[in-house]
Amino acid sequence: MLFHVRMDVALPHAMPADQAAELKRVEKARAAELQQAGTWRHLWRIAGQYSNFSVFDVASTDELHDLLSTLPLFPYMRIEVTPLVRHPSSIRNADF
Ligand SMILES: O=C(O)CC1=CCC(=O)O1
Repeated sequence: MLFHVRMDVALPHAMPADQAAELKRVEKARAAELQQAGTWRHLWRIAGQYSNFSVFDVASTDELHDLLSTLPLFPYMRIEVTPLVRHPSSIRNADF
């Protein structure tokens, strides 16, 4: 199942810089793992915002929820999830 996910990150202004840097480091490492596994299919920065558009390929909404809610930055993100199905007019294969 494919899901479009928007993540808006808002770190507290009072968070010490070294704590923020460590959170971003572990988030990046987890994102790399999930991309290498093919689960996090797309990861795009939304221009001009501390936000991303992502596409996840998971077996269920429960799996997506578990994955998103264990991301290191989860406590500091607003997340919007949209389930996707193939468009009948799409000329791309499902691996795109
Ligand atoms: O920077 C973001 O948009 C949040 C994030 C997702 C994966 C990552 O490394 O950072």
